[in-house]
Amino acid sequence: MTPLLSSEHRLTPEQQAVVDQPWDARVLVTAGAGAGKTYTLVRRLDVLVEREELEAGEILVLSFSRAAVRELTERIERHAVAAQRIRVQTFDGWASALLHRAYPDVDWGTYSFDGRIEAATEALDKGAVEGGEYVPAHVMIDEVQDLIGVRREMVEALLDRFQENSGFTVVGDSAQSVYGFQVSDPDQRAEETDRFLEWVRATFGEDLVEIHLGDNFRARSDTARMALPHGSELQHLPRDRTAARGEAERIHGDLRALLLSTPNFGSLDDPFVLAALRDSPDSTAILTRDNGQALSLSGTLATAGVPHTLQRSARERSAPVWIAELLASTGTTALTRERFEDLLVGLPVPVGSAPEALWRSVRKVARGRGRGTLDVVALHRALAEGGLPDELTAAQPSSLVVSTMHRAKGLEFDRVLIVEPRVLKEPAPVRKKKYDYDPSAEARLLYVAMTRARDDLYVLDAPPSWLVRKDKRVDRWYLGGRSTWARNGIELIGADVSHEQPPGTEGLRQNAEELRRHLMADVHAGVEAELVLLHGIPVAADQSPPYAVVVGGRRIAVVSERFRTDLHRLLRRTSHSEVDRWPPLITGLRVECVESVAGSPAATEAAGLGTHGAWVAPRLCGLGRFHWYTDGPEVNTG
Ligand SMILES: Nc1ncnc2c1ncn2[C@@H]1O[C@H](COP(=O)(O)OP(=O)(O)OP(=O)(O)O)[C@@H](O)[C@H]1O
Repeated sequence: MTPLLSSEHRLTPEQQAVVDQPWDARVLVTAGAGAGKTYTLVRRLDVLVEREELEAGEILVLSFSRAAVRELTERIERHAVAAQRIRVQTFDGWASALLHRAYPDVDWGTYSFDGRIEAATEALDKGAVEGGEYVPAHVMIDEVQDLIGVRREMVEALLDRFQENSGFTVVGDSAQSVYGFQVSDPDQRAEETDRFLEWVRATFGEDLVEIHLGDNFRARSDTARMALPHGSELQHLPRDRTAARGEAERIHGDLRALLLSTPNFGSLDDPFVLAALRDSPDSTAILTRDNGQALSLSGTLATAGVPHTLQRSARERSAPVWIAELLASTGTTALTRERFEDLLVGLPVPVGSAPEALWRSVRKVARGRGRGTLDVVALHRALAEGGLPDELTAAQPSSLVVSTMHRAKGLEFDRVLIVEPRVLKEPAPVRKKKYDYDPSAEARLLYVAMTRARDDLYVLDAPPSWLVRKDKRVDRWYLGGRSTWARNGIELIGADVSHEQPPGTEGLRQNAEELRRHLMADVHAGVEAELVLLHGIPVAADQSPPYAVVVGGRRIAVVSERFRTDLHRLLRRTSHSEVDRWPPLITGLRVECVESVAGSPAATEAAGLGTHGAWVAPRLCGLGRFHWYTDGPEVNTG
């Protein structure tokens, strides 16, 4: 294999000191944004494998989000020589894999994300994974400032349990703690800030090597650098809660004023602005405060035909189509590497992916019994359980990304457009309400957003999103109206297309094989999609009637039970009332991708697809708009 060794930077003495620590050292690296933390980690991985002679399998790299996993994996591929075989995992992915190994008979799929993390912590504490491959020689963790709650406890259990035989390198910046979905209670959040860093310092005391990286390499312009001085202020907020809030409000105000002093990019209603985004060769991110704004802006871009991706939640994964196609193309239960590569030739693998890297990825979850073979049954199981390696399931990058600030952490772009942040205001005392926001969290979030750019930072006009609201009962965004009850649209999520049976079979009466070919050849990411009511009869008392997914005038799938249930809840005014009308048409959606789905062999057999139990299905995204009245041509029934 020819090692990739492109664009190596000369390390600073501090970066070099991190890289050069022996494998069993306990290293804590702190730094501001863009100080090269992730880059240093990748170089350290190289040294751990090459000079310290650790096997790739002895190194455990844990990262926070799938976006970060992808970024780290890509950087390893670009920069690391020896470390190419190292696997980067999310905390949730690692916990699930550990549980499947330790207790293979338990159905872990029925546990919540946090439930699995808690069970993994218990397994570690009980010594259920002592010995064998789950004892790493070195644990490496990026972005430890975000480790809180059950995940923090799991990592503490891990480092504590294996401290005799393992070293670690943990890296973080407390100015960038943004917990997103993890903690909604501001009090708990304040308690968690810096807790892991304090635990590491207290537990490892004098054995801990603490190194601070002080430079910034990301920002190549003054604008891109403007927020950096506030990093150390955020790292050293006063201990006293009230004082910390006051100080954070001030920092947020200062950051906001700095951002507003940058050029205004304008509004996405402006055709020139849209053209500037469409034609740009640079990587660009549009960062929003919440997903409602992201959905609105993504909808505007889609209507104007500007290609982009909507950054999905760290928890949403989707398996590439070539996995189902691979399963369909072989009748055997084990594949040799040679046979695998032969089959790959005819499969739609992502552009630029090396067969060797794909082989390594699938073998991580489906290593065959024979030497150098792939276990096809285990691959099917991994697909069914959502257990494919993160590098296979991360979304394909695109040059224009619309993302919440939370989901952008750890990423970098040439150009960053930030939706104008609101002014933080204390709640009126008459309402006797607690703060409905956490000033420290808001300030850190804005700091994270403003430090993502290499070159340019702009403000973007906020979209008119007062109609876009969140429904807590279904945990989705929706399009509201003037009255509290008005419901004019619904956010689509990854789980909204039925995976019960192959497309074509459920209520569509189409030839499944012919539809499969159509999905593979003609349905592309980004194309418009709509939902069409199939009939008016609800499937169950707590569900809407079924809808067909229509793309390009053709019905290509049906919605899932989850969608039908959520739509029912969204449209029901109270828990006792009935829904008497269903929108015949829902427009404004897009195909996010076509993905692989695993099901039963009986389902594929009944559909005439073979007995391999896997197929491809579209995945939708966007904020759907209800049409309550349709006349002939508006409803496209395919
Ligand atoms: N010694 C160096 N010389 C020049 N460029 C460097 C050096 N170290 C890192 N870089 C580059 O600086 C940029 C920022 O690095 P990196 O993303 O690793 O920072 P980070 O500290 O992880 O950032 P953040 O915490 O803000 O996400 C990258 O493009 C990286 O290639």
